Amino acid sequence: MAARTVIELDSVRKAYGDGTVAVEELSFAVREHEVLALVGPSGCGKSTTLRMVNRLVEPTSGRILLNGEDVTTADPVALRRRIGYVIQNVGLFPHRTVEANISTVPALLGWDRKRTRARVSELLDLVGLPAATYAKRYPHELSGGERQRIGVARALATDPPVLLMDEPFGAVDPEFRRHLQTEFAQIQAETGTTVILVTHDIDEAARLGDRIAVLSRGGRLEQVASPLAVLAHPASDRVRDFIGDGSASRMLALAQVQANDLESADRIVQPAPAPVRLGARLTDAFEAVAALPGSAMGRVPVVGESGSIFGSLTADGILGALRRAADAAAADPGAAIAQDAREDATEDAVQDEPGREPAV
Ligand SMILES: Nc1ncnc2c1ncn2[C@@H]1O[C@H](COP(=O)(O)OP(=O)(O)OP(=O)(O)O)[C@@H](O)[C@H]1O
Repeated sequence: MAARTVIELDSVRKAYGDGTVAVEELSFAVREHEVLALVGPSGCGKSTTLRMVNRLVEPTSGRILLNGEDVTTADPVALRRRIGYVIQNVGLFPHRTVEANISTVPALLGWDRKRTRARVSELLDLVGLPAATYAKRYPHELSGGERQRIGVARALATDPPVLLMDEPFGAVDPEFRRHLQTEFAQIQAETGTTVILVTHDIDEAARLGDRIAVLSRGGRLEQVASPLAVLAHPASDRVRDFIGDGSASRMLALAQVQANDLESADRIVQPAPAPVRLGARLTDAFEAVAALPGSAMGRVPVVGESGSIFGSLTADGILGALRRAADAAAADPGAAIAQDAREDATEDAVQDEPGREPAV
C-alpha cells in the first residue's frame, strides 16, 4: 500500500512584492514518515517553499495541503503549533534557559510542570545533552552544535507530526555536522516524524533524504526521486550541474552488497583476507577490495551476520552491484510523486514558531 500523503503542494507560485518569482508552478507530495530533502542552488526558492508550508510566507497562488487540509485557510498560529520548524541559527530565546526554551510550546498548551519536566529530560537525552548538565544553561553557555541540538529538541517538544528544517546543520563545522546528521537520522527513525529538509548540500540530501526534490532557479521542480535515482539518472542537465562530480562515490555509499552480487566462495585464495559483511555499503566493500594484497587475486570473502561465508566479491561484482542498485532505483515506482490517499488530520500536537516570542 502506498504511504499516506502528509504534505502536498499543488501548482504553488510565489511572486514577492518586487516582482521576483521565487517559486513557479511547484507541485510535490511528502509522504508520512519520510524525509524529503529539498535541494538546489542558492536562490532557487527552497526557503520560500518551506516557509509557505507553515505560512511564514503566503503563496501567490496554488494550494498547500497538510493532511488534506488547505493550510492557506488555516489559522497560521494554530498551524505553526502543529509544525516543528528548525532554522540555521536556531532562534533560541537568549534570556531563557535550555529547559524554558524547550518548554515554550508545552507551556502554551498548559502542560503541568511534571509532564513538561519529564518531556524536557527525555528530549535532552534524545539529543545527547543530559538534563543534569544542560537544563539550566542559557543559550550563550552552549556551543553552536549544542544550540543546534536544543533547536531540534525544542521543535520536537510536543511531538509534531511534521518538521520543517532549513539548513539545520549549516552553521557547524563539517566533522560535527556529520555527527549531527547521524544523530538526526536516528532521532527521525525513532520518532517517525515527516520531515522536509532544506539543504544546498547534495551529500547531506543523499545521506538523510528518503527522496530528494531538486529545484532550479525560479522554484521549478526538476526531479523528485530516491537519492540513488537522482544520482544515477539525473532528469535534466540542471540536476546534473547541481550534483556536480562524485556521483559514483556517493552511490557507492548508498548501495549495499547483496547476495546476488557474489561469486562462489571456492575461488577465495587462502589464507582468506578479512571479510566484508553482507549488507555492507559498497564503499566499504570497495575499500576492502582495493586494500587486498596481490596474492588475494582481487577477491574478498563475504560473510553473513553469523560469520558464515556466503561467497566472494570482486571489483567487477561491486560495479555490477552499483548498476543493479541504479537500475532498481530508476525502476522504483515509489520514486514517482505520490498523489494518493489523503486522510484527515488527527494529530493534536502543536508547535510554535521558534524565534518569536509566543503570544500569551
Ligand atoms: N522577501 C523577499 N522579497 C523579494 N525577494 C525575495 C524575498 N525573499 C526571497 N526573495 C528572492 O526569492 C528567491 C528565492 O529565495 P529563497 O530564499 O527562497 O532561496 P533559497 O533557495 O532558499 O536560497 P539559499 O540557498 O541561498 O538560502 C531569491 O531570488 C530571493 O532573492
